Amino acid sequence: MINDKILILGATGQLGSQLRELLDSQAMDYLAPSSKQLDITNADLVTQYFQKYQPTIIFDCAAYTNVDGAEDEPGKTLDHKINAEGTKFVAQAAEMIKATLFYISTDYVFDGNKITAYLPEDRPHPQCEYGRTKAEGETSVLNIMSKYYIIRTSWVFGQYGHNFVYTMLQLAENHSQIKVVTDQIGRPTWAKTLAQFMIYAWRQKISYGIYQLSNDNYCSWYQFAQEILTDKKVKLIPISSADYPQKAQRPQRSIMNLDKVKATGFLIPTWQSALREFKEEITN
Ligand SMILES: NC(=O)C1=CN([C@@H]2O[C@H](COP(=O)(O)OP(=O)(O)OC[C@H]3O[C@@H](n4cnc5c(N)ncnc54)[C@H](O)[C@@H]3O)[C@@H](O)[C@H]2O)C=CC1
Repeated sequence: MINDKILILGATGQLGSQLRELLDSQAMDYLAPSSKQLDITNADLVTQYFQKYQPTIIFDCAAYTNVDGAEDEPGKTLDHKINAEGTKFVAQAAEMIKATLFYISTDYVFDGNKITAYLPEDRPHPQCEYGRTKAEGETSVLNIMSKYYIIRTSWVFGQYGHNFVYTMLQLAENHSQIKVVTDQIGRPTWAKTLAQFMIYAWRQKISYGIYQLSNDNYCSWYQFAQEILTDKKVKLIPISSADYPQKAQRPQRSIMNLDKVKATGFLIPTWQSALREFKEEITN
């Protein structure tokens, strides 16, 4: 492990930045090329880079994450190139050098119709283009890689980049009321909890396979907003998804079962305590 050579893809994104922060705090070295330096949609470039630098651990946080933008030209757009083809190129090049790959996936690979929580082995049945391209990425990793972790996550918030928590806090600055959807249920995830689990999985050498990691407990977007704005004067108005049309269909109920991660010994904080800690971090 001490001899591992770490490569982070998508290192400037919300999760990639959090991962860098954690590795920096542990004085760990890593490679972190920008998307300009290493565009994962260029198969030759990916192969050459991997051959040259020979990373042994690849944290792949690179993705096209504009869920509604992905709907514009299904199957042809940038999201397909990055999430489906790009992931395949990364997996092929990683397998050639016998590296271990961490691929981050999403609850949007599920349709959201299951009453009980989704298990890691449940069959993906995505309803939107973003979910379809991420599911294709999963399939490539499963088919190509021998040493891999697919980690599905959901509703990510963190210090770096755009997310629901920042949007709510910003809206509360100059609005007296905010409408928020009540009929979509899921699990928020602090990017720091996810980055900590990725490092834990690598260090503890847990078994390869598919994992699901979000913060514990679940809520609607409305309940999430209530907790985010608990100390603000703004009035929250509950609305249904039908009152807030979006291009991409989101799962109504995308609760993922976390037992497999818990069985590794990793302690998962509730989303409420993660949110509290996150708010303390950004206000200090
Ligand atoms: N943000 C969320 O709520 C959720 C995110 N995820 C997944 O978690 C992972 C991390 O997401 P975030 O950090 O939030 O995304 P982000 O959008 O903040 O970052 C994406 C990163 O990918 C890089 N990238 C984009 N195109 C690239 C290309 N062609 N070549 C190389 N790099 C490229 C970007 O430069 C950026 O650094 C992604 O796989 C995403 O699908 C899963 C569920 C929810």
